[in-house]
Amino acid sequence: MVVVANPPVVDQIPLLRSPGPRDSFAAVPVVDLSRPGAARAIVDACERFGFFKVVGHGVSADTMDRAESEAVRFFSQAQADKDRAGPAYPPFGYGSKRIGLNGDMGWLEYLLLAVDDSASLSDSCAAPSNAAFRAALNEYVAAVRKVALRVLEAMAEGLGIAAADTLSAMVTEQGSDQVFRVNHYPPCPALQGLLGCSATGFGEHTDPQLISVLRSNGTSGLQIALPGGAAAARWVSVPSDRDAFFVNVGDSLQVLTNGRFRSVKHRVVTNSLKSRVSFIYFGGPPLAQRIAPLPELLGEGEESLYKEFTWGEYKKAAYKTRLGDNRLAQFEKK
Ligand SMILES: C=C1C[C@]23C[C@@]1(O)CC[C@H]2[C@@]12CC[C@H](O)[C@@](C)(C(=O)O1)[C@H]2[C@@H]3C(=O)O
Ligand SMILES: O=C(O)CCC(=O)C(=O)O
Ligand SMILES: [Fe+2]
Repeated sequence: MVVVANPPVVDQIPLLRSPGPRDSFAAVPVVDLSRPGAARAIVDACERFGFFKVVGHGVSADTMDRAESEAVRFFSQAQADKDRAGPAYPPFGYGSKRIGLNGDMGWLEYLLLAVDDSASLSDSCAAPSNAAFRAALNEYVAAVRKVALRVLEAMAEGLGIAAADTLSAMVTEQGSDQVFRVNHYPPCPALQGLLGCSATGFGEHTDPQLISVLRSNGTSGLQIALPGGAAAARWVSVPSDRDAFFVNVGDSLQVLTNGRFRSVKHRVVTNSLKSRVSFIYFGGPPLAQRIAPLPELLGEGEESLYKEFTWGEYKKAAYKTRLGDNRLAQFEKK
């Protein structure tokens, strides 16, 4: 990572080298969920990158557009009005620039929201209070969650697991820990005149859950780290596509597959020109769920690479870490 010296206005937000055309990840795996062969293609992408794009998902453009325009309306309110929907911690609501509780900063504002067992925004969180926004988000969350479940079922099929719902059941069971996030990355005016510099929108990290399903408004900025083996990881920019979803493998799925799927390191880079709005659904299991390699996936004599833990234990540990920390390291068997 190239970090340039801090300028005055964005002084707590790390600057990064602006991505150029040669950094574009043109070969992002694309999976058409409506076609035979999706299961195999998903497994292949998860093994190689922990990341892929989903088309043929069946979610209507209306559902996505309504949620997006309501989100744009929410974030265009006066700061005092948005602050009334916060703070983001504890436990959920609106936040700005501060990510997590351990000092991470990014050039963004966001809503962090809990999703309940019936796939609606949890009543325990009053934000957002606007009825039209809440209804649009509820419609979107129900739709994106179905996509996540279909993807998890296809993963199980592609992995040759007998029970098709082995993975999807973990996020549909009572008490599953589902989170929804709306991120807004405004243009960063302080970057004007700083040639070749971008600001960190959301610093590099892996997602702790099983699966994350992302959709953005078509403004680029998402980057993933390509596995580099012994060499340093190479950051590549994911060409945006407002009609598609992007799926990240999370740390928990890496463990359930004993490292066969890799949880993808990713980040968001912002510029001085265009706002990015993104929606991310994070599918996590109930707190008591044991996270350990699925027996069907262990070869003869193969042992788990990880110590035993529950999702609750992992989440508690994860929330004590900085964004860029290797959260799984403390659970790896030496
Ligand atoms: C710095 C942090 C933010 C985060 C909690 C953490 O301590 C480490 C994991 C971070 C992350 C990344 C994926 C999701 O955006 C998120 C909601 C999650 O579950 O883990 C965030 C957490 C957050 O923003 O609170
Ligand atoms: O906003 C984005 O596009 C991605 C953000 C992200 O990775 C996250 O919220 O975990
Ligand atoms: Fe993420």
